[in-house]
Amino acid sequence: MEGVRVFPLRRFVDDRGLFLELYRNQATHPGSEELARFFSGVEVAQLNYSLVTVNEHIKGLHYHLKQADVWFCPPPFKLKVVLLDLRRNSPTAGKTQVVVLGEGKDAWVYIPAGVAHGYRPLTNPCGLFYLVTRCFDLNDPDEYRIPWDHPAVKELWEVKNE
Ligand SMILES: Cc1cn([C@H]2C[C@H](O)[C@@H](COP(=O)(O)OP(=O)(O)O[C@H]3O[C@@H](C)C(=O)[C@@H](O)[C@H]3O)O2)c(=O)[nH]c1=O
Repeated sequence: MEGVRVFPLRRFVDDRGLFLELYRNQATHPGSEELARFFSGVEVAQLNYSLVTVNEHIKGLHYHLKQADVWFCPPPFKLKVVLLDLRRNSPTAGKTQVVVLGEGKDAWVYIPAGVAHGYRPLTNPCGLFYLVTRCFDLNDPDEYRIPWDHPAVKELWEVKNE
């Protein structure tokens, strides 16, 4: 989808567990450039954490007109992201995209303004760590919602039994 960027993170695994670099404002050594480049030009206005602790809950769809969201699902949580392009002048207007994040897929997803987003937790509990490029203002919330079962996305939440 136009403007959506999925950035795979490098996982360091050893006998104690794992380590991930999540954010860099500059590159220092070979191999660190890509993470710095991913965040280049992304204004980190606010860092957020959301946890879903119930079964069979879908969060979203939400969209913003001013801010971008950048999402990360910390392992061992896992979730399924569904995106719908609401931007009228986008080359991918009306198109959808599905990304599974979390355990097994350590990645950031950059979601531009105008792209509706939601997720289905695939674990319980299920955490989402994310940043936004504009501070939430209770008096001027840049928050809009469309139903999770909108016809364009209704079928995409399903976990197939194949
Ligand atoms: C988003 C936000 C909410 N709040 C407050 C308002 C409200 O009382 C309470 C819960 O807010 P919400 O119901 O909007 O929370 P939530 O449903 O988790 O909303 C968030 O969901 C994720 C998936 C997104 O896409 C975000 O952009 C945001 O819309 O937290 C803040 O104080 N600061 C914030 O930045």
